[in-house]
Amino acid sequence: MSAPPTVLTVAGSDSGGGAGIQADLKTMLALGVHGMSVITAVTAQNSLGVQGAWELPVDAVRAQYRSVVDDIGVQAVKTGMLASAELVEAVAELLGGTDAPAVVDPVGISKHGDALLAASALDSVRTKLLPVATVATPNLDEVAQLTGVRVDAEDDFRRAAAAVLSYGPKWVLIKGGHLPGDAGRAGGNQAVDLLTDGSEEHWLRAPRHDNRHTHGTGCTLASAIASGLAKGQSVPEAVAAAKEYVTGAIAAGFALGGGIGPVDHGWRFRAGA
Ligand SMILES: Nc1ncnc2c1ncn2[C@@H]1O[C@H](COP(=O)(O)OP(=O)(O)OP(=O)(O)O)[C@@H](O)[C@H]1O
Ligand SMILES: Cc1ncc(CO)c(N)n1
Repeated sequence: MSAPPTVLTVAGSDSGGGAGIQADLKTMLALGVHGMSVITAVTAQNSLGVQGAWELPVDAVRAQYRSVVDDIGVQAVKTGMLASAELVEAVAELLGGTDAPAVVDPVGISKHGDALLAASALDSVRTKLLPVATVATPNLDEVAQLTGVRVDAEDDFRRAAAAVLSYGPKWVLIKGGHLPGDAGRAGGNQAVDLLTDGSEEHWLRAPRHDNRHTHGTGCTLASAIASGLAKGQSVPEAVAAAKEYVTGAIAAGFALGGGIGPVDHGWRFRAGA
């Protein structure tokens, strides 16, 4: 049997299993690729928030990366929580030396408002990490943190995209999940994202699901994009397929714990069962 495409996530662990490394590996399994991980930080986290976070030493991150890339090889890489300026810079350097597309999710804060990246690391994200990204996938809070552009409505998406692209990623996907449901154009209650490389523009629209169990949406989307790229899809194809997958996972999100439950990474298995 031939091996499936390989995808590497460089991200933090979420003990609750809804976001971070755990969301990434579940997404990769669901999308038919072989998932591998470089753990950057360990969080004590559940449906209520982040109770603690511990970064790994930069040498431990470099060693995991080398172990995977030098022997097994990667067809795509995805980055998530990188915690500190030191880790951001080390990972950017590793990505720069790897011949595979990189999906950079510039994780700043969790859904509950807990910081997953030191404020002192923002400049390294702008000047070191974004320039080596094939696709950067900021949410609206991350756009504001990184560029100062505030997005209140769909009309602001183009300006936000141009500001992120000025740091050098080939493509940017502006995620509108945090936009209030009625702030979009005519067309009703949609979850709208904009993918652009500065010349092509793709608007992605899906029904907005009135489900509070959305822990892990961003990690899931970025990992799904990396999985598509590893399978040889173009960036617009991978993003369209990833949007479809995350929309189904959000629709099927379920309650666990006393707060925000996870999206359902296995929704397609259950739908087919
Ligand atoms: N309620 C919803 N219904 C449908 N789609 C949604 C909903 N909320 C977010 N999305 C979509 O999910 C994807 C992830 O976007 P979002 O803005 O939630 O990411 P994020 O904030 O980075 O996630 P996280 O909180 O995991 O970091 C986007 O495609 C967005 O449009
Ligand atoms: C470890 C981790 N990475 C990313 C997110 C995204 O919000 C999270 N909540 N936890």
